[in-house]
Order: sequence, then C-alpha cells, then structure tokens
Amino acid sequence: MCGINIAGMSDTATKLSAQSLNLWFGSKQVLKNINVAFNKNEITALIGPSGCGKSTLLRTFNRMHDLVPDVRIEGEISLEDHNLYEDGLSVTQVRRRIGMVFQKANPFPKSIYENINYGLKINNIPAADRKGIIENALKESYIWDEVKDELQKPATRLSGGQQQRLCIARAVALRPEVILMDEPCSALDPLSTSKIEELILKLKKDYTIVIVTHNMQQAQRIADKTVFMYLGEIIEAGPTANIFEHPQNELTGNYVQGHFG
Ligand SMILES: Nc1ncnc2c1ncn2[C@@H]1O[C@H](COP(=O)(O)OP(=O)(O)OP(=O)(O)O)[C@@H](O)[C@H]1O
Repeated sequence: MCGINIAGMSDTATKLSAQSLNLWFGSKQVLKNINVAFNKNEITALIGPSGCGKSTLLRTFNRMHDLVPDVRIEGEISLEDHNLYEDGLSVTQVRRRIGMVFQKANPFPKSIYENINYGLKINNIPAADRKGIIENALKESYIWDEVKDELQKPATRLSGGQQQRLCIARAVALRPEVILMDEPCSALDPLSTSKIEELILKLKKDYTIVIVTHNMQQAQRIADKTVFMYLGEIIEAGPTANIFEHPQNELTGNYVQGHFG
C-alpha cells in the first residue's frame, strides 16, 4: 500500500502537502510513506481506527513533535513553496500560518478577551489594532453575541462548546492559512457539535481545514475530501462521497461501514 495524493502535488490549489513522510517514535514507525495534499478552501477529514496515526500526522503539520524526545522524521512537508522543517522557519512562524484546535478546548485561565489578545501580543500585533481583531475573530467564530458583554469573564466559565468556539477564534485571530482540528467536537453535545460544524463550513471560504474525526457522519456532512489511514499508512484518499459510497479498497469499505474501529 502506498500513500495517495488527493490533489496533484503541482496543483496550484494545493496549500499543504506531505511527501514521502515517515515518522518514528524510538524504534516504532508510526507514519509510513505518507503522500498527501490538502487544497485551499477545502475541508479534508482524516479518518481511521484508533492508533493509526491521524493525530501524529496532524501534529507534524504544526511542528508539534519538535520537543518530543526520540522522534525521527524523514520526508518533506510543504506549505506552498516552503519546506516546514528546513527553510529556517521558527515554530512561531509556522504556527502563525498553521493554527491548531485540539480535542479538548484549552482556553488559558484568563479572560475571554485575554485569550485572544495573548497570541496577538506575542506575534507583535500593534496594541491599537488588537481590539478590532479580537471582536472580528469572535464574530467570525459565531460567539460574539454570547460573550460581547462579558469579555473580562474568565474563559474557563464558558460552556464546553463556547470554549471550543473561543479556541477557534483564538486560532483565526492570527489569520492563519491552514487550521488543523483534532477531534474538535468529541467532547461536545449534539447542539454544540452542529454549531461547530456550521462554523467549520463557513471558515473554509477563507482557510484550508484538516480535521481528524471518528464521527463518520461528521466527515460526510462537512468534508470535501477524506483520507483513510490504517496502521500508519494512507490506504485511500479522495472526494468524501467516493470514500463512503464507492471505496476502492476493502479495508476502507469495512471501516466506513463500521465493521471495525
Ligand atoms: N509521543 C509519543 N511517543 C511514543 N508513541 C507515540 C507518541 N504519540 C503517539 N504515539 C503512538 O503512535 C501511534 C499513533 O498514535 P496517534 O495518536 O497518532 O493515533 P490516532 O490515529 O490519532 O489515534 P486516536 O484515534 O485514538 O486518537 C500510537 O501507537 C501511539 O501510541
């Protein structure tokens, strides 16, 4: 089995891609010859059984493994024409261009306002611009109406779904090009989940979105493309309807039909 490109590597629609990517934790190889490309203004879902390497792959795009001892990465990750691991880009520069939202909402133990302001400060956004950026990010993340009168309230007092929308606002405030989402709805109730899905669908107008999900309905509701992984490899990738309705590989079919997971 080998990695499959979703879009041609030279395609001008490609925003982020991995070429011949291999990753080991110690002696254990967790990613095997990954070749994949994510298009601008599309949502791509990464699916596959627990432990197949979805989060590990997502994290390579944000240099989250930089401080993990014993990790070895080979191959290339390109953000348009930059190699994320070689072109002298700092982690801060990479994360400004590629934001990440985690499974469990992780607001800082500070006010709603300061949760967004902090990232702007460390990225040297002038103080005079920050108030407007914060307001826009909260509006863009569909949470402004709920928090506009209590911006100084501790973010940890928001509901789980509100905290997750705040974390998305924190990511979009920096105007990244790509947003990575690692099971962003797994801790949320159905109503909060549908709000986040609506938000993700709206955000794809401006961003490239890659989302790890265990929820097959969610992948079908929101993803333009789907990538199925198994034991560290990409087994099949393509338009979401093809993966779910006409999988080419038996493993893919068995997984999306819920025969294993
Ligand atoms: N920091 C680490 N050190 C050592 N092994 C790790 C580390 N992080 C992940 N792994 C291993 O890498 C493999 C892939 O894990 P990963 O979290 O990427 O899978 P996943 O597909 O996202 O799983 P899940 O759906 O359960 O979140 C697993 O065997 C895991 O134990």
